[in-house]
Amino acid sequence: MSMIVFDGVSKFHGNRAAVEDLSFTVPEGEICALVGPSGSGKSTTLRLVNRLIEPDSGRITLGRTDIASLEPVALRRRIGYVIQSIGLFPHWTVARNVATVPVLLGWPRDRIRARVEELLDLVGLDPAEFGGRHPHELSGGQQQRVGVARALAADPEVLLMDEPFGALDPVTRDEIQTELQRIQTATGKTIVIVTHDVDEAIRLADRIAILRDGRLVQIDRPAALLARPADDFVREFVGGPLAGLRMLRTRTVAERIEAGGDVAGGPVLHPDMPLDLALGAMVAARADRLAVADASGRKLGVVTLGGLVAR
Ligand SMILES: Nc1ncnc2c1ncn2[C@@H]1O[C@H](COP(=O)(O)OP(=O)(O)OP(=O)(O)O)[C@@H](O)[C@H]1O
Repeated sequence: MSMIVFDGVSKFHGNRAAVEDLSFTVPEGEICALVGPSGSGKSTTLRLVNRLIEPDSGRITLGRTDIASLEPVALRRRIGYVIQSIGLFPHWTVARNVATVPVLLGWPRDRIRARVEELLDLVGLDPAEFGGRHPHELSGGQQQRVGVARALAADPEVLLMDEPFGALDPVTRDEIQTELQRIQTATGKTIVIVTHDVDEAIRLADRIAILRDGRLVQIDRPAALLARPADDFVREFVGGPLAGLRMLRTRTVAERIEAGGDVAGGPVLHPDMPLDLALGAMVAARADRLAVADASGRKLGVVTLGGLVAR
């Protein structure tokens, strides 16, 4: 059981609240994104979960256990933590870095070796090629992948990620987001991720929590947040002029397929494609409809410009 529940949690610095009266739930196996302006309390919220910060009031439970009743070290063994600055040990190989926690836990060598290979594969790095390198022999994106592999090494129930992809270029960021989605599908971890990037939150999260001045303003599924923002702040923050495109991002081509005949030219869309990309493809092809086919090339129908705005 790895559901996380915040119940009336506050943390003060002097008489200023870093977070105040936070109550929300991250269901087991879901990704929750914490977003909000700088200083709104996102990192504090995350670090309360692994007790790098202790609350002044309120309670956080993991599964059914009040985390205040656990030894911090025992708690952190159940939680992987990934931060932007990565924090790989520079003099250790990639394999040794990934093995950090299993070594601390005294796993047998064979089990550690097998686990390191499995994890490097999982994050898309060939163990034979990368296992023996040192961190400075990797690109930023590769280092970030090693950071994720290390956090997952002892199979923690929960993964906490603080701006993990903030320093990456858009292409690498896109790749590693795809990788994280794959890992989440494969492992079913409960993940809390802090991000400045609303598009990243919409792409990755089952639920987005919007923080402002240490308070939770709204928590909801991305599509619901865009369609029914609680107030003008949320409306501006998650959508603004991009709300329409971001709504399309939360839906896929599969949801808008219509029966249709032959389409002259243009790319063929895949049913898993987000609708904002489908719209982009239509604009680029100067077409008001494009064909949809599955991976084996079987025609499924069409998506039309009118169909995108219909519902
Ligand atoms: N050790 C500290 N002493 C005093 N104030 C602090 C301390 N740590 C955090 N704060 C304050 O608490 C508030 C929340 O900080 P936090 O780091 O959680 O925000 P954040 O949303 O993660 O910000 P950013 O996006 O800029 O990283 C801020 O106003 C910050 O200045």
